[in-house]
Amino acid sequence: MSEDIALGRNKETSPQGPTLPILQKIISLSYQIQNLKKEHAILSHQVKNGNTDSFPGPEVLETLHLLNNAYELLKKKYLEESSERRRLYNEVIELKGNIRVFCRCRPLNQVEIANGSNYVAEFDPSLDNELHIISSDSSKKQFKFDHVFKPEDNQEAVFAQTKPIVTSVLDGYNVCIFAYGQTGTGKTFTMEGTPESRGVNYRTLEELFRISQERSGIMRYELFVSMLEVYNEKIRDLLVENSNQPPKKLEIKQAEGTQEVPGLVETRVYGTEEVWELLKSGSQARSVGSTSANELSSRSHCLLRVTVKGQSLIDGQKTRSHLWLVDLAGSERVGKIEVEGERLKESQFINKSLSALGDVISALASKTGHIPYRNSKLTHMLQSSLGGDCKTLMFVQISPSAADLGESLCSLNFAARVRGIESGPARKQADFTELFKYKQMAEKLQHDEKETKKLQENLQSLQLKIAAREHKCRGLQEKVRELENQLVEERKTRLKQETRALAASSQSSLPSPKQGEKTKVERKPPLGPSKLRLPLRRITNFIPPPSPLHTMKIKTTASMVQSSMQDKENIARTSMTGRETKSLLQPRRISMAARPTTATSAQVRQPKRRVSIATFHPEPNSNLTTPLHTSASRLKNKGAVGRQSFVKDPRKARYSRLFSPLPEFRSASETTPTVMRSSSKFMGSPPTQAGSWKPRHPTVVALQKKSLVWSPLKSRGVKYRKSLLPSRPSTEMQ
Ligand SMILES: Nc1ncnc2c1ncn2[C@@H]1O[C@H](COP(=O)(O)OP(=O)(O)OP(=O)(O)O)[C@@H](O)[C@H]1O
Repeated sequence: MSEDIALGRNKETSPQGPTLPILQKIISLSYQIQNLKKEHAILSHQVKNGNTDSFPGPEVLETLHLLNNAYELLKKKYLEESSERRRLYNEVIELKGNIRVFCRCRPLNQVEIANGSNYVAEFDPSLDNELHIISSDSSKKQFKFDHVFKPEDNQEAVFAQTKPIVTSVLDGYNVCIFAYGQTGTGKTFTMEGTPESRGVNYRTLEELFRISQERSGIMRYELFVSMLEVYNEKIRDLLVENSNQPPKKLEIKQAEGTQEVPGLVETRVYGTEEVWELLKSGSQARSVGSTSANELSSRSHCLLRVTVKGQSLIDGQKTRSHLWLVDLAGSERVGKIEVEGERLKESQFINKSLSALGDVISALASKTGHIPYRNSKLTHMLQSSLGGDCKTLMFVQISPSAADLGESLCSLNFAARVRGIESGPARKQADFTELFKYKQMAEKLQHDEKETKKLQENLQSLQLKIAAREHKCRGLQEKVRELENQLVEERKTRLKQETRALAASSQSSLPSPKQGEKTKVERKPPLGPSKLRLPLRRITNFIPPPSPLHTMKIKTTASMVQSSMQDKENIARTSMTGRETKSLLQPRRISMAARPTTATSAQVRQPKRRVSIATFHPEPNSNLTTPLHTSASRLKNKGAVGRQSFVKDPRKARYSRLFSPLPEFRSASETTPTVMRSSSKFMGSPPTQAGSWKPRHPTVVALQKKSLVWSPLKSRGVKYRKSLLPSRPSTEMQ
């Protein structure tokens, strides 16, 4: 029953021809749902009345319960169907194209009929989407559009084809409909119409009210209307109540993803009658003038904006979309309509903005990156509703008269270009105030994420740097330790060799040389070639326990080295206090150059000798074992006081002394605690393997090749010092 009614009604509303089967199904379903709702309302009413008459029995209650369940089920199904309908509906529009072009040819007017003008437009009754234009040479040019309206087609027929697009605004899509064409071809007639045959503007609002009423169960809509004109590149509000006041200067501003005109009157409309009054007052305020082509020619572009705010009552989703209904000024060429003065100026502005519209359409057609929307107020205003993700409908208006052939061809060619634009699918417009809020939140989140990422990257790079430095540090520490070990071992070896050489020389020098014999200065035997030197060994930073062997060796070594130092040692000893003596008992490392000279100058002068003695100074609160550190720590230590009595510079932890290995001095120095301690340091060293060791470390090899030996204890000053002293006067002391 309801389906038949639905189809019957559909036929009524679609007299233009066959409707798509899918649309028919959608419409039929909508009517079915409507009928069911009505039935439900009647039943509910009956039940309510029954309630007031008498208390309902259990059967009535049961029926009520069942009815309620059925209602809920129906409501659910309706919502599903409604959403499916919207989806299918939009799909149909998209399949037809988001930019659509309708051509409308007006009938010959009285003047043209009187003049006996010929028809240049030909229509095929079986085809509603093409027309032929007969040129002056009788050749025909074919034009195809989405729909072609013949002169006899009325306003209803036009709106029936327009309706599917305009109603998209209720689904949240931006829509723009504009009428383009030569002056006097019926642009205003199509858009505004007359009280007898109303145009697209009024019919659109009427339809919007009808649908919003129909959807009132699931959607709540609010409709607002603004009306403005662009006259000589100035925006003028057509809905300002007191037109005696000087017009406000209106400018286009980019706000929340769309173009807004702050200060523009936006009137909320509730019904069709109100709308009609509004449209009438707006069009009366419009700038019109008389031209040779049209007595009441529109000298401006008239833009009617319908803003639709929608909110779903089911899920609360909000939409805010615009529908622009634009009646453009005439596109005629200036020369043709014989204008001058103010009219000429108007025409120039009109042509300029229409040319800008053409550029925008060309750019959209050629899909260039930059679309010159801002070249005119008209295109700037329509930016968010032209091309891209919007639905656009263009009416190209033509005159059938042979006198307007040139202008008609111009308009048709322009329209054909517009039709060539392939735009992407239309996008639903959310309410931008909500969207803007979310956008800001998303931007903040993005910014925070970026900052966090940056910080993480910084942290990572710092960690990498630290790791690299630690690695480098470890390598350097290793190198330093290795070099120290090598140096210590080398010194040990040299000390042994020198001790041996001193012992040998002292034995050989026992028979004293004859008086007056020329003193021979024996040169210190050179160290063996670097390859034959003893291997360097690791140094330990602990004092080895005293052993009988140590004591014996200490005594031997000390007795030898101390004998030549007697004179200086005496001075040192006398200056030592009890505290200093205590500090001297602490392990020390010293270097000494020994000259085996006798007390008298008559004796044979022994070659100058140098002895390096490493001493150990325990650091109470440190685990570090490098000599550098030990040395540095020693500086801080109070024990440094004892050292001051030995050397001029208390910071130096290495001493070079000249001494005589002669036996007469040995006994006196044998018990010098410093020497004993110092020597004991070496007594714990493992046996060396002379001759079998070859240094591998490049630094050691390089140092061995030179006559210089690097001392780590001097490394603080980064200076190298010769370890082998040249022959100098015996009093020299470092
Ligand atoms: N399809 C039509 N059927 C009947 N009359 C029409 C039709 N189209 C236009 N007319 C009439 O032609 C005349 C000029 O139309 P209209 O003013 O709408 O042209 P226009 O293109 O808006 O001109 P302008 O650009 O100068 O404003 C009007 O009197 C209008 O009633």
